[in-house]
Amino acid sequence: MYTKQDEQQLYKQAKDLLALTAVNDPAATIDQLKTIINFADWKYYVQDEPVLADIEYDQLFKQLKHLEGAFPELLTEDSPTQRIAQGISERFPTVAHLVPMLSLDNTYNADDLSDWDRRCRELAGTDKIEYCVEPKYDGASISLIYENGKLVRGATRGDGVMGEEITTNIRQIKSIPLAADFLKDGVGQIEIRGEVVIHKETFAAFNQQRTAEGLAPLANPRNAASGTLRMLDPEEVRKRRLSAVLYHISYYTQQGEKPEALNTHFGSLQWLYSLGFPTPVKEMKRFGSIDEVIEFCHAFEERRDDLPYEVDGLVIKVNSFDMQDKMGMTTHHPRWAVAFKFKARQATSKLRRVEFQVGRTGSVTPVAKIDPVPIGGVTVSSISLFNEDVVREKDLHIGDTVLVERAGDVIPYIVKPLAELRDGTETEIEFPKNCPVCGEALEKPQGEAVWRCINISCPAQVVERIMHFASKDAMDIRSLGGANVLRFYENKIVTDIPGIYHINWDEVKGWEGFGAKSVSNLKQAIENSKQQPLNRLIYGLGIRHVGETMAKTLANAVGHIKELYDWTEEQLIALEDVGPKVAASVAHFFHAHENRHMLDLLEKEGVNLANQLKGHAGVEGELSGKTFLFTGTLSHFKRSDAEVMVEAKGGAILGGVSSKLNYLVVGEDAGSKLEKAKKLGTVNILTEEEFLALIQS
Ligand SMILES: NC(=O)c1ccc[n+]([C@@H]2O[C@H](COP(=O)([O-])OP(=O)(O)OC[C@H]3O[C@@H](n4cnc5c(N)ncnc54)[C@H](O)[C@@H]3O)[C@@H](O)[C@H]2O)c1
Ligand SMILES: [Zn+2]
Repeated sequence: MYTKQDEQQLYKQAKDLLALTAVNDPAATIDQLKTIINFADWKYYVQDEPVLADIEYDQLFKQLKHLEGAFPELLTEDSPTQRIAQGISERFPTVAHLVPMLSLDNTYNADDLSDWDRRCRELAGTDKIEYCVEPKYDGASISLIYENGKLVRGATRGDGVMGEEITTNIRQIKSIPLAADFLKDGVGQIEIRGEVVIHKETFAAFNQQRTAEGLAPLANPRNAASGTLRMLDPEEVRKRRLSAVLYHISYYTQQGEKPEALNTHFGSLQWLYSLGFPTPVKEMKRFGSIDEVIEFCHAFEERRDDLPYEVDGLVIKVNSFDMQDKMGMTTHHPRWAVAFKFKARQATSKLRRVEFQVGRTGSVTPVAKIDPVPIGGVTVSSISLFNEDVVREKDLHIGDTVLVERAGDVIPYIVKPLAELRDGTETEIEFPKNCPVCGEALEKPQGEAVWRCINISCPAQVVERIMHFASKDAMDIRSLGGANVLRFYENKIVTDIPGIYHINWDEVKGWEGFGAKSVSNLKQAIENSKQQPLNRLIYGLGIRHVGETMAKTLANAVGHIKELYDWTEEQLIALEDVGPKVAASVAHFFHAHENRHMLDLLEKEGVNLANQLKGHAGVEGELSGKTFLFTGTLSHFKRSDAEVMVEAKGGAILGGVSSKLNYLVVGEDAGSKLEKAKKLGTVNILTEEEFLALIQS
């Protein structure tokens, strides 16, 4: 579509236009604006890779609208102001929407809203307008068609007239009913509009995983939702756990009497809700005047972070459908609705320097230090740049003015440098060839994006590893936090993990903050940690790719940690959720001589290395001798809690399906484990309810 040179050229033109103060040749400027907006739309909607900040895009769009208004003879039908978007890739078949999907007109403040209200009253020919206000969900829009009560088609917005047919992917979204009883109200065919969103938590977890794999995180939940909807593998779509909110009926056929609810926007969303659809019935509010709407908008903006998903504003709609019809639409947006946009969570600041942090696995992460800037209620001064590829791709320089975004609770992110503001004093970001802490030459394994210090005794890594071992979710040694670990390390009191268990307390005596009381608390916390369950110890060892859940899986698979010395990668892969990457990393860890030596030392110090809930050491109870395994998504309880319940009654958890397994408890979307258990024919398969009945009997 565009060559690399084209892209650079267009990007430069966009910058020039943004800086433009006077228009000498309107026809030429309009042409340029059209070309650039088409390009930005393509990057944004098709590639999911915005090249401009939203504020910049909006500014260019306004500029074009303004020029076309001043020179109506230059307005052409193919202008981006005359249609909605450019959003069709070649990945999916193209389908026509029953009714075009329009965009929304935007307002940014109370004055804009009052103006809009005045126009509404003129168009409607009355002063009595009821408004309905609901969140403006920041995701990707979709259109669904149901026929005779069944979901028959799902599509993206595309260019508004034509969308991409993505029914299979839509079916992976749990909150969208595959069938609904429209026929009871005589509705045969219906087209419903809505937004697919990704919850902030899911988004954060997803990005965490990406960065752990050395990939750059996605910029915001909106890009993530839109990108996910258009993935070719529905299984991957399912895993990303998208949600949907539906907020508009665009078309329906009706036999018999129309339900009363279908006379207003508010009523129609309640009607959809009663049929099983996720509509914003809880958030939606009705008001009789624009002043009340404005007050609500301001109050809502204050609370925007309390919602589990991103909203970038509110949408105000005229409630009566008759009135909506009377008011009509432009080619771009309906006249009976308007968006009230919240303040952007973007800011600009100066990139002062880049620091390189060495993590516990030796990964060297560049961290941008910027002039402190407030964004959405917090002051941002430090931003991870993830890896060298990210820095090079973004073409960041020291001294650059950078555009920073912080979407909701999500970690701050550098969107891009504002290259047009460079004055020539900017300098390249130099990546160190050697570890900034121990001086060892850094290495970058093939296929990886991250440079690593592979010196196993690199002080930075040792300190990070000790901190991780003592941390709350690992061995939970209170008051052995970062500052104390560093102090102990620098004074050679604790130089490795086992060292925690033979601190020379005489040397610590008299240190500031180490009074008798503190020392006795710390001693007790260290002593207590020796009895932590095996999964915490495994997590605390800081094995690459082994998070808390994986540590539980590993702990449950063995009676003693040293059993893992003999496990092959194939055996590990047979465990739930263990993939080749994790298996290789775990096998590698337990084969390494120095790690085995460390475990010997810990054992000598009296640290628990056994799975006490397993085998002969287990508790006696009604479930003694019985084995359990959980699979699929559980909705009634957390897997870890259920496992504890089983173990408390003397039962044991197995790592995989085998002839030794007595009970398989299945949640939603159980996969290969369930298949295997069915094939074996010896396993009792329980639903969550059946399991609860069994355990509570
Ligand atoms: N950075 C870039 O290069 C670039 C490029 C193109 C567009 N953009 C951004 O996208 C904006 C335009 O995008 P848009 O056309 O999707 O418009 P929009 O985001 O301004 O608003 C319209 C959309 O809001 C959504 N929406 C969410 N909740 C809704 C509700 N309750 N009722 C109705 N609609 C609801 C719908 O999907 C609708 O299509 C621009 O203003 C710009 O900020 C940026
Ligand atoms: Zn090092």
